[in-house]
Amino acid sequence: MLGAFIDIPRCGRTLKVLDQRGLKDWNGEVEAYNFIPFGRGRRSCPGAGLANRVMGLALATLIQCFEWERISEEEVDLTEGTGLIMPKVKPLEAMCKARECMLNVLSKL
Ligand code: HEM
Repeated sequence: MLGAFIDIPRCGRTLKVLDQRGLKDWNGEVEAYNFIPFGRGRRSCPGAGLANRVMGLALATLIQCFEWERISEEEVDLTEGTGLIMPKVKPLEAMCKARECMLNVLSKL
């Protein structure tokens, strides 16, 4: 495979691969990711397993150990910007406060 990219039409996502014979739909079995965050093939990221576990733990910690609030009454603007990593047009600003019952856990991290 020479390269791969995701074609994202308005609805649905299709993984395309570019090989010596041209561009075609990906028919492989590795469909775990829609956005190939860790690359593919022999030089793909060897830290993917670790990164996936750490990201899950980090997200779970943020949700379980903190109270989150908007900075104003205004709804959070979820408009997507352009770019490879789906940035928000307006970066998120939020307030968080450690949950008292989790201080013991947090102090041990
Ligand atoms: C969210 C976290 C991470 C992302 C999104 C990520 C993504 C990537 C990508 C896209 C590549 C290039 C793959 C390619 O060239 O096709 C790469 C390479 C690599 N990553 Fe990661 N990575 C992450 C975390 C980690 C971690 C935690 C480690 C090590 C503990 C690591 C070690 C490496 C190494 C050594 C390479 C070079 C592999 C090579 O060139 O053979 N990465 N990573």
